[in-house]
Amino acid sequence: MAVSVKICGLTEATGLSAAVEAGARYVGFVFFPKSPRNVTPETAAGLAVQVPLGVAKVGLFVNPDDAALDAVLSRVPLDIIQLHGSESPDRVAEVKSRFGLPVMKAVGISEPQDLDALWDYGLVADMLLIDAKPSQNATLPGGNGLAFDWRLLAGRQILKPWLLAGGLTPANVAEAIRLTRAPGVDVSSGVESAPGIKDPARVRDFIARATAPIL
Ligand SMILES: O=C(O)c1ccccc1N[C@@H]1O[C@H](COP(=O)(O)O)[C@@H](O)[C@H]1O
Repeated sequence: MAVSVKICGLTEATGLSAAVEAGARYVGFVFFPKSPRNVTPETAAGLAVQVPLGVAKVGLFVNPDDAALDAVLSRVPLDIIQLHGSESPDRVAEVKSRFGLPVMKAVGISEPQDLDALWDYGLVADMLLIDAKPSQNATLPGGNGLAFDWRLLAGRQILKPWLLAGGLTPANVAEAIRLTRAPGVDVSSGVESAPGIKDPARVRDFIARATAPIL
């Protein structure tokens, strides 16, 4: 099956249309004020109306409370909630039940024991996003252009549909897919010309390489 691609951290129409036209299956909007990719609900709502049916609109949140989720979901017709903080499995289940949307939980990996969390979150989340664990002094829990050792995932059974993330670029995405057999990939900084601004040519190149047949 073709690899699904998520282009995350879209802030403006040019990047969004490049992602959609090149075949992205998911587009991501970041609701996290510390991120250079943060968008207001109003901006996201304006972009969301440009997303065709068949492309899922993902809202990325970091440890949101219910009020923060309400504030966005009352304005933006999201299809999936991405939780990218230290939300517990119980909180993932609570968000899913309270808001009635599928939840994609990000799990950070840097060493073999981090893989245990994939089981715990796999029991409650609809999808998993397997990302690099940020360094201790990182200001963002993701979107840092940091990769992990993809060989940790080789041959691993994952309970739920999942995307590989962390430090992916047009140059390395095919190798990452080859090593991990990821059914989908997610990228943010690796297709930007500046933080928060997607480079349409890099977006197209990334999607073409991610979806090319594996040799
Ligand atoms: O992109 C961000 O600014 C961001 C902020 C806070 C949490 C997660 C964030 N991005 C997610 O991280 C992955 C990996 O990013 P990158 O490709 O290494 O730059 C990205 O796909 C987003 O889902």
